[in-house]
Amino acid sequence: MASLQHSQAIKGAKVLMVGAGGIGCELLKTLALSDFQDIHIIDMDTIEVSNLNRQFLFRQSHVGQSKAKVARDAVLRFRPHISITPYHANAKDSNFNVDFFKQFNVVLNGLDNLDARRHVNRLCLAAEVPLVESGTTGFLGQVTVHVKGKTECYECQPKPAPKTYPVCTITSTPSKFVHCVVWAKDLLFAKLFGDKNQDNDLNVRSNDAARSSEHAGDAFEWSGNEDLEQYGRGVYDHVFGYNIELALSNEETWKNRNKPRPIYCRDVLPDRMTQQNGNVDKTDDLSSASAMASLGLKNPQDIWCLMENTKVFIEALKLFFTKRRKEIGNLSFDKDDQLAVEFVTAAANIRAASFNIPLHSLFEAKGIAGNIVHAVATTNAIVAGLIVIEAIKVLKKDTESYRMTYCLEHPSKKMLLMPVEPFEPNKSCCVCSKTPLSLEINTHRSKLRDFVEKIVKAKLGMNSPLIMHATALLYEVGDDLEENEIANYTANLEKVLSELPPPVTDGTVLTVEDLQQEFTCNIHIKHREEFDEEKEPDGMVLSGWTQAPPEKKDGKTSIGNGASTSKSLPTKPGITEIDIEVKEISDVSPGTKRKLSEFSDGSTLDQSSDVDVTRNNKKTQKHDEDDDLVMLDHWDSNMRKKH
Ligand SMILES: Nc1ncnc2c1ncn2[C@@H]1O[C@H](COP(=O)(O)OP(=O)(O)OP(=O)(O)O)[C@@H](O)[C@H]1O
Ligand SMILES: [Zn+2]
Repeated sequence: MASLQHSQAIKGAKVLMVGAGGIGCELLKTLALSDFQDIHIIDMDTIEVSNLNRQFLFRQSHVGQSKAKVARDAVLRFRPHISITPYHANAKDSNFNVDFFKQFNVVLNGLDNLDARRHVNRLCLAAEVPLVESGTTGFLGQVTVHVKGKTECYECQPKPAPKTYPVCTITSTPSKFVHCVVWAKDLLFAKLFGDKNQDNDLNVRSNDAARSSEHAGDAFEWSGNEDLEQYGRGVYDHVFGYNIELALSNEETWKNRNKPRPIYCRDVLPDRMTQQNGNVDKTDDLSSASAMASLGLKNPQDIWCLMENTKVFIEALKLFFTKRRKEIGNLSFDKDDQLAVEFVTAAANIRAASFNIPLHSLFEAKGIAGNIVHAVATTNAIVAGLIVIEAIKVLKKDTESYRMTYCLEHPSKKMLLMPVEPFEPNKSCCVCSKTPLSLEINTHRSKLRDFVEKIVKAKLGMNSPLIMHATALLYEVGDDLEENEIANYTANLEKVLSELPPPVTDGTVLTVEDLQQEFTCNIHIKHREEFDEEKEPDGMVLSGWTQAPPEKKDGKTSIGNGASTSKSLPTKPGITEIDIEVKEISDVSPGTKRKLSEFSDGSTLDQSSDVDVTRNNKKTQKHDEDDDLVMLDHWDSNMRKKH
C-alpha cells in the first residue's frame, strides 16, 4: 500500500511528458494507472501506418491524427476522471518557454532525438524542474534522473559523435555497402528530389572540375517535357557511367585500390521499359507509388540482380516525377517512405556493383539507411515503469534513492536491470556549470556560416542563436528583426571570421546565446592553420566540454559520485570502460546502493538518439565500417529506431 505521502505526491503533481511514441504511450498508461491526475503531453507527430503495430494505443482509424491527442483519448477511456492535456506541437516551439516549464513538478522525456533532448534539458535547468530522461534501443534501455545542482544534467556526459564517413569515401572510394547507401541517400536522392540550394558533394572530384560540373548541371535537371525514362537513363549514365570514368582518370586514387567499373544503362537494360510517352499512370494515388509493386517484385528480403536494380531505379525515378511531382525539391529521405527506400536501395546496389561490393536486399538497405533498431515493446514498458518510479522519488524529494537504471540485453550476474547512483553535476559541463569552451578554427578560412552551422547549431544544439563579440552583435535569429538587421547578419554569414566587423581572431572570446533555452556560453577562439580532413572533417575542433577523469595513483579510472567525467561511464552499449573495478553483484546486499562499476556488464546507452539510446541521435544502429558488425552509436539527430 502506498503511504499517504506517496499518494499525495502523485495526486498533487502536474507532469509534463515530451514524446508520445513507443515509450511515451507506455508511460502515459503507467502514469494514469499509478493515479497521476494532471498530465500534459507534447508530441509533434501524427500517427503513421508504421506506428500501428509498434504503439499499442494506436489503431488504423487513427492514422493522420495527432499522437498526443489519440494517446490522451485512449487513456481517458479507462481513467476518465484524470486531466490529460495534449499539445500537437514541437517541444522546441517558442511558446514552450521557461515559464511554461515552470508550472510542472517534473518533466518526463520519451523522445527520439538528441536535439529535442538537449533542448528540454536546458529548459528544465532554466526552469529548475527535475527531468527524468529515457531511451530504449531493442533490448537495451535506460532511465536517468536530472535535478539541477544535485545530479548531472543530460549533457554532462559527452555523447559519442555520430558515425560519419570521410567525404571522399562516400563520393569517390566506397569500400562497404553502407558507403553506397549514404551516397544514394544523402547525395543522389538529395540532389534529385531535395532542396536544390543545398550544398551537394555529388560530383566526383576531378582535376577537370569545369567539365565535371558542366556535365552535372545537364544530367540532373529534368526539362519538363523530356521523356522520363530517357531522363532516368541519363541520370543513371551520368552517375554510374560518366562519373566513374571521370574518377578513373584520376590515376593516383586507384594505385592501391580496386578500380570501379563504369556501368551504362544500355548495357544492363538495352530495351526501354515503357513505350515513348508510354504507360505511366498519372493518378495521384500515393499508396500505389511503389516501383517494386509496378515491377512485380514482392519480397523485400530478395537481393535484386543488377538488371532488377536498374529497373527499380528508373521506375522509382519515374514514379517520383509522375505521382509525387509536387514534393520534388522538398523531399528528404525518410525510412518510412517506400518509394524513397526503393530508389535508395537500387542506387546503392548499382554503385555497389560498380565498386565490386556485395549487393543487399531492400530490407537490409532500409535498415542501414534508416539506422533502424527493431524496438522491443517489453523494453519500452519496463523503461516506462522505471520512469514512473523515478518520477515518484523526485516528487517525494527522496534524493538519496534516485537511480539511473540500465536495462541490459543479457542478465549480468542474474540481473537485467542495473541501478546506479546518479553522478553529481560535471563541473566542466558548459550547459549546467557554464564552463567556457575553446574552439580551434582557421579564422582566415572559416566563414561565420560554418561556425553557426557546425558549432552553434550542430554541436551546441541552439535553435535561435545570438552571437556576440564583446558588445557587437555578429548574428541573431528572430521574428522581430528589422530588414537592415537581417541583411547585415546574412552578409556576416558569408564573411570569414577574421574579416567580420569586428574581426574574430586568435584570442577572441565569442558569447553565444539561445534566449529561449536560457543557455549562454563563452567560446575562446584559437586560430589553427591546418586540420586533418579525415579526423577533423568539420575543419574545427571544439573542446572543453568535459575533462578527462583524474587518474588514480594506481592508474585506475575513478568512478562514482563526483567522478562524472567523460570516462566515468561507458558511452556505448557493450563497451565497458570500467571492467577494471568489477565487483560480484552477489556481494551486494539488497538495498545497498550500487554504482555502475559494480557490474561486469556496464552496458550504457546514450540517450541522444531516439534510442539515442537512443538516441543523439535513437540509438542508432549503424553498421560499423570495419567489420560489418551492427554497432549502436547513439547519436545522430537523424537516427531512428523502429518499433
Ligand atoms: N521536438 C519534438 N517535439 C515533440 N515531439 C517530438 C520531438 N522530437 C520527437 N518527438 C516525438 O517523440 C516520439 C518518439 O517516439 P519514438 O521514438 O517511439 O518514435 P516513433 O515516431 O513512434 O517511431 P519511429 O521514429 O520509429 O517512426 C515521437 O512520437 C516523436 O514525434
Ligand atoms: Zn551538465
